[in-house]
Amino acid sequence: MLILVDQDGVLADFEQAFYQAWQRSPMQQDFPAIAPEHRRHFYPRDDYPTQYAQATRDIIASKGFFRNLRPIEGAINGMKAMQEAGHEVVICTAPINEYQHCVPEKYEWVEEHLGMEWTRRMIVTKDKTLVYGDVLIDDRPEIHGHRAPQWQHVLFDQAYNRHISTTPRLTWNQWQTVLATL
Ligand SMILES: Cc1cn([C@H]2C[C@H](OP(=O)(O)O)[C@@H](CO)O2)c(=O)[nH]c1=O
Ligand SMILES: [Mg+2]
Repeated sequence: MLILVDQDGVLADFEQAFYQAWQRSPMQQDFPAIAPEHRRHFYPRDDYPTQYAQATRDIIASKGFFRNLRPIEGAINGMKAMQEAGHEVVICTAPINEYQHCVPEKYEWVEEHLGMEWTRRMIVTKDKTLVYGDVLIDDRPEIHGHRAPQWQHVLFDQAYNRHISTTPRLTWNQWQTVLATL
């Protein structure tokens, strides 16, 4: 299979980094950071009070945010294992609108954690529906774009998407079982 794998929320731990950045920020005094297991919406700005919408964007767009994300447990081994099992594995990731730090840092992250050869297997796009693949493993519950996608969406398990039951759900310790059911 040609497997597209999302970066943030699947390979890189966006949630933990956002939580820690908020705790270090002045906002923490007025509104304490929401622990990752208590998040309920994909975008933090939808879980935090509306007056903090810009503050959430500023954290995510800040220099070093994407560069310093920790790998999600099992992700690096999972990527290599999927490849060793004979699948074509491609990273398919969206940049934020404030792309200046995000885009190069996503490449640097992949180079550091997976190795330089994986940077040649990265597709950075705002529209994942235009990318060909059999499967897209992605933590975002709804993925829209200009076309009906070729791939089947497999939802990567996160606290904020746990109320969704319509798509197959994957964690890194049972990717083989999930892909075998497709
Ligand atoms: C703003 C925001 C972006 N992102 C990630 C998703 C996209 O990366 P990816 O496609 O690798 O999951 C990228 C642009 O939206 O930033 C979040 O995961 N949560 C957010 O709240
Ligand atoms: Mg994601």
